[in-house]
Amino acid sequence: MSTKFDVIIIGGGPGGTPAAMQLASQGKTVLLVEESGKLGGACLFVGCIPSKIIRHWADEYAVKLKYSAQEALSPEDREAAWNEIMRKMQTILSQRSGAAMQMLKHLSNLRFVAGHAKFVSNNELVINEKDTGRKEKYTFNKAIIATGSHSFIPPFKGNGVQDVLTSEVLFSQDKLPESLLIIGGGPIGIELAQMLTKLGTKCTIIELLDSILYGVVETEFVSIISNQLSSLGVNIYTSSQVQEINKSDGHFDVTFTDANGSEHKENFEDVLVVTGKVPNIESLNLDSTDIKYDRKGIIVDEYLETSVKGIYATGDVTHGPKFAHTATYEAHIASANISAGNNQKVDFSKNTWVLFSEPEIVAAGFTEAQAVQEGYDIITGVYDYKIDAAAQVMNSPFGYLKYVVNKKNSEIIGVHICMNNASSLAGEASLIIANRLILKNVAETIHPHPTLTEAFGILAQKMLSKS
Ligand SMILES: Cc1cc2nc3c(=O)[nH]c(=O)nc-3n(C[C@H](O)[C@H](O)[C@H](O)COP(=O)(O)OP(=O)(O)OC[C@H]3O[C@@H](n4cnc5c(N)ncnc54)[C@H](O)[C@@H]3O)c2cc1C
Ligand SMILES: NC(=O)c1ccc[n+]([C@@H]2O[C@H](COP(=O)([O-])OP(=O)(O)OC[C@H]3O[C@@H](n4cnc5c(N)ncnc54)[C@H](O)[C@@H]3O)[C@@H](O)[C@H]2O)c1
Repeated sequence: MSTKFDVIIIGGGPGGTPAAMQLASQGKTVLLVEESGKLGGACLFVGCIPSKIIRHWADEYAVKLKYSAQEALSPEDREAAWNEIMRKMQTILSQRSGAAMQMLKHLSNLRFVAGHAKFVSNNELVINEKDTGRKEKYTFNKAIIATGSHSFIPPFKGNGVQDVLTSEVLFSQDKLPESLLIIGGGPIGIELAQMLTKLGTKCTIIELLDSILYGVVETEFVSIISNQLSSLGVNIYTSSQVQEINKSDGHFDVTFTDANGSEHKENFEDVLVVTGKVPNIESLNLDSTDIKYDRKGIIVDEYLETSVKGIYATGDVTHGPKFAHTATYEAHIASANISAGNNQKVDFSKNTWVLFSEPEIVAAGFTEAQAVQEGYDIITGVYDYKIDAAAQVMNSPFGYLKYVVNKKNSEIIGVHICMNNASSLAGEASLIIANRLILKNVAETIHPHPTLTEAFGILAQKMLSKS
């Protein structure tokens, strides 16, 4: 069997698999190597999908078991709910991963190897095969590194640090703890705090900065999420710092200082550390190549090419945004550049994402703060869903749509939504940003009545008439 390929792709997640399929269907000989032996990456097994499955069922159980902040689930109900969710999750994960593997099999010039890849030079790597332990050297003309990232655990003091949970292991726990300290108030911490609280775990969040979700969503939406968390009974400590994590009698004793500098000692059944991610580069042996990297990841140019011509990097392993959909967007750009020469550039200012909180938040393009920081002269406008026909019909008249607009040419450079089911509106937000629409374009678009999308046109009209 040949060990020479047009393209070798390392990593079978959203940043690797779509590239392998695209390049193979264009006739390139492709080797896709994935150390777990399964397709899907962190997104499928320990990220997007498991968290959203739990979220969905946590909402169902909250309704079914009439859970409220005052009335906790019994330990038996909690265990039964968790076991059932885990079973449903395993079915979905294996179906999705299996379906992706089936799709690969239809591409005759694509070979999949389950194993760990490690560079030995700028055009060779060695794969340590998962099942046989066999080591084989492969050569390539081009390569894509899509090895993702893993949880970063800050250097806390104490004998309990080695036993803390991370997102890599949370979704394979046998049971949910009664109490959980979540260190880190970023997207992972906030999404998990809401869903696990609904399943009866008493959650506390400690965030180093003076706000949860700092800098990632509109500041006025943060207080909506904070209030919602508090109403569920989640304690949030911002501007707070964990000093020590110790373990005794099966519990974690955690010492931390709050925003006033007061010291707290509290105990929790478990501690989850979600303080950010670091790139998976240590075991790639990049020093055998001329690929430049730093602690934030592999350095790539706007074509996603590394410092070695012909080697590209996509997804969480780079400095770019860490989302499954951006990893896939990058996979397509890197593939196109490999096929046709560097002619496609990444543009992360077009990114859209959804925070699956309650209420949900959609963030497309620049936040108001980012736009100012980028030097834009902006105007902003807000639509209040209180007066919205569809929202009233659905008995959910709460939420906001906000535009950040470049004053110079009325281009909408940011679309932000905070409301239940905001994710269903993310598509229009993405199209506005990706196509660089101006207020007039959106104002002149006929939005059907009564739908939540009408707000897009109404807000554009309102801002146009003001200006
Ligand atoms: C709890 C949680 C929730 C999230 N929710 C969302 C969400 O709702 N929406 C969203 O867009 N994003 C979400 N994310 C982020 C998303 O999971 C990542 O951005 C995405 O998985 C990155 O894709 P990737 O292909 O770059 O890396 P990964 O998905 O991590 O895939 C990398 C793959 O490379 C393999 N690998 C690593 N090193 C080697 C090697 N040397 N040899 C062979 N194989 C190797 C790994 O086994 C892995 O399968 C979430 C993340 C977490 C942790
Ligand atoms: N819905 C989604 O699309 C979604 C959901 C979850 C995660 N993600 C992606 O996964 C990535 C990782 O998420 P994350 O939440 O782990 O990382 P993050 O870097 O976005 O947030 C980490 C948080 O931890 C805080 N922190 C850092 N050190 C700390 C310390 N010592 N004590 C207390 N707090 C500390 C940071 O200030 C920050 O608020 C995100 O960048 C996001 O792109 C996306």
